[in-house]
Amino acid sequence: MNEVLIRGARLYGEGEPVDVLVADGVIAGIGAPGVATVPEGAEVIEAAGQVLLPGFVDLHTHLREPGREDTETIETGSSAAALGGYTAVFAMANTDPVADNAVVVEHVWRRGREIGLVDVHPVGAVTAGLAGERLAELGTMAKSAAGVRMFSDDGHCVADPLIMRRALEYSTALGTVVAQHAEEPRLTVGAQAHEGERASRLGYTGWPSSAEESIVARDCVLARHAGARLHVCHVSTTGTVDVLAWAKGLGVDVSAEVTPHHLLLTDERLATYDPINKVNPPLRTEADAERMRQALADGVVDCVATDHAPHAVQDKDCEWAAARPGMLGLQTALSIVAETMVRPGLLDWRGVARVMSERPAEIAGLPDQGRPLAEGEPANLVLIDPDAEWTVHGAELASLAGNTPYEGMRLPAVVSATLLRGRITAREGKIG
Ligand SMILES: NC(=O)N[C@@H](CC(=O)O)C(=O)O
Ligand SMILES: [Zn+2]
Ligand SMILES: [Zn+2]
Repeated sequence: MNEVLIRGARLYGEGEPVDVLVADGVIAGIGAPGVATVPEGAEVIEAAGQVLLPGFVDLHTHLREPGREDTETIETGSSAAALGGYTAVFAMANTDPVADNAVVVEHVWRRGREIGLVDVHPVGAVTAGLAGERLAELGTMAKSAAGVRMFSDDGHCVADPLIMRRALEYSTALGTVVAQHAEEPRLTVGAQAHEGERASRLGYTGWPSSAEESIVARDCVLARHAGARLHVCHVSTTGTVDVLAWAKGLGVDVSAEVTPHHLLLTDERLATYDPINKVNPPLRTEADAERMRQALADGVVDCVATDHAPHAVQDKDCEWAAARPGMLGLQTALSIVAETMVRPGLLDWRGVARVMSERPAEIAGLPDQGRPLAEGEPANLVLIDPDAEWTVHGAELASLAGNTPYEGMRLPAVVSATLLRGRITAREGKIG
C-alpha cells in the first residue's frame, strides 16, 4: 500500500500544525502531531512550518506536443507542472497538428496518463485548424476518451461573432466551456507592444487595450443571450476588469484568468528591446498590473493561469518583431503569486488555494481537484515552504525551453512536495 505521512503541516496555512496521513490515493486521516503511529513502509515528509494546499490546476498550458517537441513535450511539461505544485493542467490546442479532433486529444490525454506526473487535460480547438472559419467537432472531442471539457483557439481569437455564438451554444449543451483569447484581430494588425507612451517612444506598433476589451464585452453579450458559459483567457487591462464586473453584475456566466506575468511585469521592461518580454497579450502599464492584482483579490478575476509558453532559443533570441510571443510559467507561478499577492497581504494561503486550485477546478468541472483538505478526499496536494526563497535560472527549469522573464530573480515560496492521488510526483525540487 502506498502511504505517506505529512508531519506538522498547517492546512491552508491556518491553525495548529497537524499530521496528515495519505493512503490509497485519499486523505486517510488528519490529527494532532505525533499522535498517529507511522505506518510501516510509509514515506514521511517533515513539514514543520509548511503550508498544505490542494494541488494547483492550470487552465492554460502550452505543451507543444505534437509538433514542437524541441521546445516542450508532454513529459517535460508534466515535470515542470509537478515541480510547480500542479496536479492538473489543460494543454492548449495550438499544436501541430492542431488538437481539433478526437485522435489528437486522445493522444495528449493518453500520453499524460502514461507519464502520470499530472493530469493532462487536452483543450479542444473551437474551429477546424484554428482557422476561425468553421467549428471543429466539439461533440466528438467531448465524448472521446479524453473527455474534453474546455475548447479554445488560444493563440487566435474566435473573431467571427456567429462562430463564437454557435461555439457557446454547442459547448453549453455539452456541459463544457469556451475559453476565448480575446484579441480583435483588426485592431492588432502588426501590433508589437502595449499601445501607449512607451511603445511610441521605442517605435513599436501599438496593441490597444480596446482590442481585448471589445471582444470580452462582445462575448459577454453573446454568452448572456445564449445562456452560455464563457471563460476569458489571460486578461490584462483595467477596462477588461470593468467589463467583467459589469457582466458578472448582470448574472452572465463568465469567468476569467490572469497570468502571473500580468500580475508582476509591465511594459517598462520594453526599454531593453529583449524579446524575452514579448507576450500575447502584451505587458501593460503599472496601473493595469495593479488592477489585475486587485481584481484577483476581489474575485472579479477568478483565477491564475500560467499561459506557460515554451519557445526555442532561435524564436526568442532574435530581433523583437521576429520573436514569438510567450514565456514559461509553470515552475514560477506560485512564487510570483506569493510575491505579488501574499507578501502585500492581498491574499492569504486560503486565497491562494481559491485562485490556483479551487476556482480553476470548478471552471473546468474537475470533480477530483481543488477539493477540501478533509478525510476521504482525493490526495491531490501541494506542500509549500512559505519562508524559503529561490533564484530562478531558466537552464535549471524542467522545461526544454528556457524562456523565463524571471531569470536571476530571487523569489519567495518553494514547492517542497506535490502529490497526485497520494503518490509523490515532486519532492525537494526533484521528480518523484
Ligand atoms: N501567450 C503567448 O504569447 N503565446 C502563446 C499563445 C497565446 O497564449 O496566445 C503561445 O502559444 O506561444
Ligand atoms: Zn492566448
Ligand atoms: Zn496561451
